[in-house]
Amino acid sequence: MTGRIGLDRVGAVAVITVDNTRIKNALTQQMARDLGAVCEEIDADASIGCTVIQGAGGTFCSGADTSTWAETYGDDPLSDEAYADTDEMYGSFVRFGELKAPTIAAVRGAAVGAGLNLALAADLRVAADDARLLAGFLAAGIHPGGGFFTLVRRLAGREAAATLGLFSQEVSGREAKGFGLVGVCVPDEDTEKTALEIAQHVARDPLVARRAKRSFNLETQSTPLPWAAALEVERGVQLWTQARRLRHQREQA
Ligand SMILES: C/C=C/C(=O)SCCNC(=O)CCNC(=O)[C@H](O)C(C)(C)COP(=O)(O)OP(=O)(O)OC[C@H]1O[C@@H](n2cnc3c(N)ncnc32)[C@H](O)[C@@H]1OP(=O)(O)O
Repeated sequence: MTGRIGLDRVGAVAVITVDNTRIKNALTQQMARDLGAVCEEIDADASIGCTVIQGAGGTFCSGADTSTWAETYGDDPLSDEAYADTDEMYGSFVRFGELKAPTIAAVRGAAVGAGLNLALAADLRVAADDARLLAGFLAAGIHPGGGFFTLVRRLAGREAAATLGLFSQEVSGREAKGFGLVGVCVPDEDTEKTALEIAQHVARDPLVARRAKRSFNLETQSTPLPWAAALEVERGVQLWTQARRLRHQREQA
C-alpha cells in the first residue's frame, strides 16, 4: 500500500502533506483514515493556531485512488463496503473542515475530483496561477460527490457551481481567483511558502484564531445571518478577547 499523510509543525502551524506522488497524490482509504487521525491530533494541541494542507511533489491531489476500485468493488459496486469507503473518504474531509483552528489549502498542479473537494474544505485557498482545478467526476463517469455543489456554491456562487460541477470546466488558479473560489494567487513556486506565511500570521495567537473560526463558521455555514444577529454572536467573544489582550498588556507593563 503506497501513500501517506504527513504531519509537520512549523511554530504554531500544522502542515499536512498528502503524499502519494506516483499517482499524483491520489488518496487511498488508509490515507483518508490517516487524515482523520491527524486532524484529531491537531485539535488536541491547543498551541496550533492554523493548519496548511498541501500536496507533495507539485500536485495537490488527484482525488480518490481509482486504481483499486475494480478489484475492490467490481463484484458488487453497491456493497456495504463501497458505501462505507465513500463515507470514510468524505468524512475525513468534513473532519478536516471542522478543525478548530483556521485552515489553508496550498494548491499547486492538479486538484481533481475529491482532491478539489479537499481543497474546498479549507477556509482559504492559496493557489498557483496555473493550478488546475477540475471536478473531474463526470469525466470519471460518476456523479459529483462529497457536497461538491454545496461547497462551490457557498464559496463562489451558482455560476461557479455550474461551471465546475455541471459543465466540468477546468479552471486555473488565476481564473478561480477571478470568481472567488481561490483567495490568493501566486506563481507556482511561491504557493506553499505564501500559504505558510499567511498561516503563521493567523496562528500568532492560537486561541483567538480558534474563536474567530467559530464565529466564521456560524456566519458562513448557515443561511446568512442578519447583520444585527452577527453583532450579537460576535460581541461576547470579541469583548472577551479584548479583555484578554488588555490583561496581557498589563502583565507585561
Ligand atoms: C469518491 C471520490 C471520487 C473521485 O475523486 S472521482 C475523480 C478521480 N480522479 C480522477 O479521475 C483524476 C484522474 N487523473 C488525472 O486526470 C490526471 O492524472 C491529473 C490531471 C491529476 C494529472 O495529469 P498528469 O500530470 O498528465 O499525470 P498522469 O500521467 O495522468 O498520472 C500519473 C500517474 O498517476 C495515475 N493517477 C492519476 N490520478 C489517479 C487517481 N485518481 N487514481 C489512481 N491513479 C491515478 C495515472 O494513472 C498515472 O499512472 P501511470 O503512470 O501508471 O499511467
